[in-house]
Amino acid sequence: MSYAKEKALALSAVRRACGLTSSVFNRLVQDEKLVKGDKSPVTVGDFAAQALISTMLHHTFPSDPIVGEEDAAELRLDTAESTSLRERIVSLANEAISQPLVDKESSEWGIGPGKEKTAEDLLDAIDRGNYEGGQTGRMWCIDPIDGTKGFLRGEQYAVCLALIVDSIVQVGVIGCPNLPLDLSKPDGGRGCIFVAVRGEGAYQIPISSNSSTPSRIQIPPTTDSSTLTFLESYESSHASHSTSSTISSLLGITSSPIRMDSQAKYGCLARGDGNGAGGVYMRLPVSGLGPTASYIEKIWDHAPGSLLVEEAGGVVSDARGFSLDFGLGRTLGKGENWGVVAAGKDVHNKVLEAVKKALEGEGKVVSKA
Ligand SMILES: Nc1ncnc2c1ncn2[C@@H]1O[C@H](COP(=O)(O)O)[C@@H](O)[C@H]1OP(=O)(O)O
Ligand SMILES: [Mg+2]
Ligand SMILES: [Mg+2]
Ligand SMILES: [Mg+2]
Repeated sequence: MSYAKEKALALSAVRRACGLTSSVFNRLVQDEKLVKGDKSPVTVGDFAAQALISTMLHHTFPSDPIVGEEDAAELRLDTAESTSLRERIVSLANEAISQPLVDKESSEWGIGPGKEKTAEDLLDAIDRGNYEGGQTGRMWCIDPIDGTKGFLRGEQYAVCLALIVDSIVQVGVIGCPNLPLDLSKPDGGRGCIFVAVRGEGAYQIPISSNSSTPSRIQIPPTTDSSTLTFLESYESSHASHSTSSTISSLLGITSSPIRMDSQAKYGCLARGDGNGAGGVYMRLPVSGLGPTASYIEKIWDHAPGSLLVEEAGGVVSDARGFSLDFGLGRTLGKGENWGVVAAGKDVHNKVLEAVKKALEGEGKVVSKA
């Protein structure tokens, strides 16, 4: 089935949300307007971006449930702090909603001049992200700012949106406002949107140009795992850098890993970044594995990225080789998911063998049932 309308709407929502988060950064972080004890700008950006995306989704597909990272409980409190936070969020979301329509956008999506919403409408939009998820039916998945730490550092973060149907990701869009269009030219143009629809390939579009033709992206076909470059979290508290380093050595890799925040890493893998030979996405828990893992992965952190990589010729699995299951609820499961390993289809098995060896070396037994 075609998801043309879903794709167009998702692209517009993510592009508008990227404009919103960039403006939050410029006004609140770069200008150093933060005062001690102020609510972090990322909170303002998270809530406002989820309000915007959820408003557009609900207007266009009113019966689709939404799994969103944020909820508005904190914004509904009757305190001076909540009131001020709420007012900033309402103003930011309405600014983004009421921007004039550009090419390919439709007034039927509830956006454009004069379409501002009330505070109550916007809080309800945020709370519509409370769906519990599950195996059947359609659902949207929003991570309004993925990689909050990168956002605050002025480095990589991503606005992420996916449509899941019967546990399978069908549409994925990732907006990366700070990502160079070409990673080997860090001083060149910045700001990429990645988009994939199942069966239709993976594409990159410059964020700055709504009308430019999307470029098809693909993982370079290689079977030589020693030429790959690791793509892993910037934060050593989010994913084990030491296990990654062991795996990298086992594969004979000599290049340094690329460390960056957010699902921008999936975009880099999909477009073949890393010394021309492509990359490997590695995300293994800092401690424990499976049922004893230190962190349970959320579906909004992997849904669009996994589809993007698959559509670019890659395979995404956990450390055992199992596919990620997006039908277990809001998370990938406690015990069901053993980290994430993604690579081109010609090297993924070889990478998994090294993962298994490294984890066994750490006393963690990994076998595919
Ligand atoms: N302790 C943790 N372990 C793993 N991931 C985490 C942890 N805490 C937050 N995250 C999430 O990890 C993701 C960032 O990915 P990466 O580590 O690859 O940059 C984000 O979704 C972030 O949430 P958030 O969306 O709130 O930023
Ligand atoms: Mg996230
Ligand atoms: Mg987030
Ligand atoms: Mg968060």
